[in-house]
Amino acid sequence: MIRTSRRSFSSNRTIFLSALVLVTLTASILSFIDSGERFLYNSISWETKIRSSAHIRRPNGISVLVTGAAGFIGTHVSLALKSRGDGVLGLDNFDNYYAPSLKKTRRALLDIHGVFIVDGDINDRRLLAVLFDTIAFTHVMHLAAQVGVQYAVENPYAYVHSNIASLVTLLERCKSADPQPAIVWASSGSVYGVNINNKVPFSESDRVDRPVSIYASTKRTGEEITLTYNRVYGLSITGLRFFTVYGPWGRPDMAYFSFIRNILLGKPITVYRAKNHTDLARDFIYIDDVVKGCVASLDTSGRSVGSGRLRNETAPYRIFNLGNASPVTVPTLVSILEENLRMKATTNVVEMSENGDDLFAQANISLAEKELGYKPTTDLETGLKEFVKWYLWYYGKPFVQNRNV
Ligand SMILES: O=C(O)[C@H]1O[C@H](OP(=O)(O)OP(=O)(O)OC[C@H]2O[C@@H](n3ccc(=O)[nH]c3=O)[C@H](O)[C@@H]2O)[C@H](O)[C@@H](O)[C@@H]1O
Repeated sequence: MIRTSRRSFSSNRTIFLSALVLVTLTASILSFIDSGERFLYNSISWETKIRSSAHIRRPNGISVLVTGAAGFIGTHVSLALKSRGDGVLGLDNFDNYYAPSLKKTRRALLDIHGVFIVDGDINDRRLLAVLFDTIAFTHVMHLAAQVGVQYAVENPYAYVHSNIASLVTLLERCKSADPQPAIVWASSGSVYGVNINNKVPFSESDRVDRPVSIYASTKRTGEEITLTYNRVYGLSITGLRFFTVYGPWGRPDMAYFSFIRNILLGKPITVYRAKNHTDLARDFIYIDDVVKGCVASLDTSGRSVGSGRLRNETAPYRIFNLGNASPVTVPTLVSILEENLRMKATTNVVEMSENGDDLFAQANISLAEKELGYKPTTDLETGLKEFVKWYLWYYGKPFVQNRNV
């Protein structure tokens, strides 16, 4: 009897343990399927990686969470911070708006320099909680966004998800973090929209209530949302209105990038023109100049001060234009590319439809000069030369026709 009951106890125990193992395994597999790399969260090796990446290696250094770190500007800013000894942790969802392979190569580049990118979405609140519980970030450089003015016509929902919902999720986490980080984030020069102020260049104090694209309106909304978090929760906020940023490791969806690809392939390019036959112009700004503006924004951000009734400080709320203050027309951009490639473009000039694109942009950068010491030094000829060199190195001219960019 005794033997039997022992045997039945031990077999019950075996069944219980097997069930437990099965449940645990199923949960792990489900969480793996649900969130890709995220099954590793909280593993010792994952935690070691994020701690090492965010580790500050210079006196008075800062520890920065860079969202969109596998993006164009995110990659360059992360490298700049890391090389001066700051702690940097990247976060990116590697979406497929443009070739994820380019983002993965940028990730490999950052990896070599000791910057780890967590593969995850900012809307994943559990993930943000783990990151902020593990690292006491002093700053957040929020560059993750759904970009592209034209794509907003096709898929406006992506802009609401990435530029509004994600922003709120991130600010909520920053609000309750201890310490509260200071936030520097990517707004856009496109918020100026229709030139209702009837003046150029565009200044931060100009009216910005006539956006002409969903992209621009989500960025403008971001400025309102961050202002609310600044006033109510004491977060230090700096919004950067980037103009048309270009350079090595750039974005394949942008005009200069798609133009070079088509010129090399012998395919025609489309050059938009306004209805009154004037050329469109942009305030093209080279990536190295923009990076200096980003880093200076972090260095001068001041502190977040919290929302307690007793607080006697107010947190800074700043907005800066980061452009070049010297607009160039799209046909001039094309001729600089032609000179660099020693090839002629086949150009289709198309009258622009009412598709929500701005006709002209020029940044007034005097505020950034004064407050950030921002001083762009690269003109479009010099910057495009660097870009063309990089492009030919990365894609290789002879093989370009076979590469999916
Ligand atoms: O200001 C900004 O915030 C935005 O700057 C750029 O937008 P955009 O200046 O329109 O840059 P491109 O898409 O590279 O276009 C540059 C110019 O070339 C023109 N273009 C574009 C594409 C094309 O095939 N042909 C053409 O003439 C556009 O109308 C525009 O005048 C980026 O693409 C946006 O993501 C960014 O945030």
